[in-house]
Amino acid sequence: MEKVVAVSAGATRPAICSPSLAEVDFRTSVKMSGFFNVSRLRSLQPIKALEESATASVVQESAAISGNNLCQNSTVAKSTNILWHKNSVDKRDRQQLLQQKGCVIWITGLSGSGKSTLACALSQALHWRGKLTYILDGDNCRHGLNRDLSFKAEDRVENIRRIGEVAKLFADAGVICIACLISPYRKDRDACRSMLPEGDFIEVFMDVPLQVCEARDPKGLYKLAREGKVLLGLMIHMNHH
Ligand SMILES: Nc1ncnc2c1ncn2[C@@H]1O[C@H](COP(=O)(O)OS(=O)(=O)O)[C@@H](OP(=O)(O)O)[C@H]1O
Ligand SMILES: Nc1ncnc2c1ncn2[C@@H]1O[C@H](COP(=O)(O)OP(=O)(O)O)[C@@H](O)[C@H]1O
Repeated sequence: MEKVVAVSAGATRPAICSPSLAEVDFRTSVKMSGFFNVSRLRSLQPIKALEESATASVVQESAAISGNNLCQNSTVAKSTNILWHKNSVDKRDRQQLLQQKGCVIWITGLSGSGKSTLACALSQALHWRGKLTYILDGDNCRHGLNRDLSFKAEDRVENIRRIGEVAKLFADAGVICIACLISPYRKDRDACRSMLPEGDFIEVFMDVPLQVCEARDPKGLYKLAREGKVLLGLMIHMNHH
C-alpha cells in the first residue's frame, strides 16, 4: 500500500478564514513589529565576524537566522569582514503577522513516487485554509538556482544543501515551505534539519516501491536508466536512506 495523501481533484474552493494581509491593521502590525522602537533599532548595528578559530558552528549561525539562538559570528573560512545584520523585525513578528508557524516540510522519495503531486495537494489544501506556502521542487530548482548541478553524487549533495538553505530562509520568513526532491542521502537531509530549530523540519518519506515508480515512469527516466543512458545507480541507489 502506497503511503500518500489522497486528495479530491474536484473540490470547490472554500473562503479563506484567517485574515488576509490587506485586512491586517497596518498600524497595529507596525507597532507589533517595533519599527518605531528606537531601542530595538540599535540592534541593526552590524556585528563583526570573528576569526575562524573563535567562531561558533554553522548550526549556531543557522539557528540565529531562525531567532532560536542569536549568535553574532560567521564561520566563513578566514573571513573577518563578513557581518551579521540583525533585524528588529524577527521571525516571531512575521509569524504573528501571517498567523502561522514557519517550517519546512521535506518530501523525499524515488523519482515517480509522487513527491510533486503530494507537495501540490498539500500546498493547495493549506492555501485554502489561509496558510502561506511555497514549494521548492527539485525539478524546478534545477531550472534556475541549481542549473549548474548534475546528478553526480557530489552535485546532488550540493543541490540538497542549497535547497535546504533556501527552505530555511522561507521558514524564517514565516512561510510553510514544502521541499520535494529525491534527496536520497540521510546525511544530507539531517544536515538540512539541523539548520532549523527542533521540530521545524518535518520529513515525509514517500514509501513507494521501486517497481511501482518504475511502472509509472512518467519521464521515461527508468527506461533510459535500464538502457544505460542515465545513471541507474544514482536514480535508485536509495534503498532509501
Ligand atoms: N540520473 C538522473 N538523470 C537525469 N535526470 C534525473 C536523474 N535523477 C533524477 N533525475 C530527474 O531530476 C529531477 C530532480 O531531481 P532532484 O533534484 O530531486 O534529485 S536529488 O535530490 O538531487 O537527488 C527528478 O525529479 P523527480 O522525477 O520529480 O524525482 C528526475 O526527474
Ligand atoms: N498516489 C498516487 N497514486 C497513483 N499515481 C500517483 C500518485 N501520486 C502521483 N501519481 C502519479 O505518479 C507520477 C509521478 O508523480 P510525481 O508527483 O511527478 O512524482 P515525483 O515528483 O516523486 O517524481 C505522476 O504521473 C502522478 O500522476
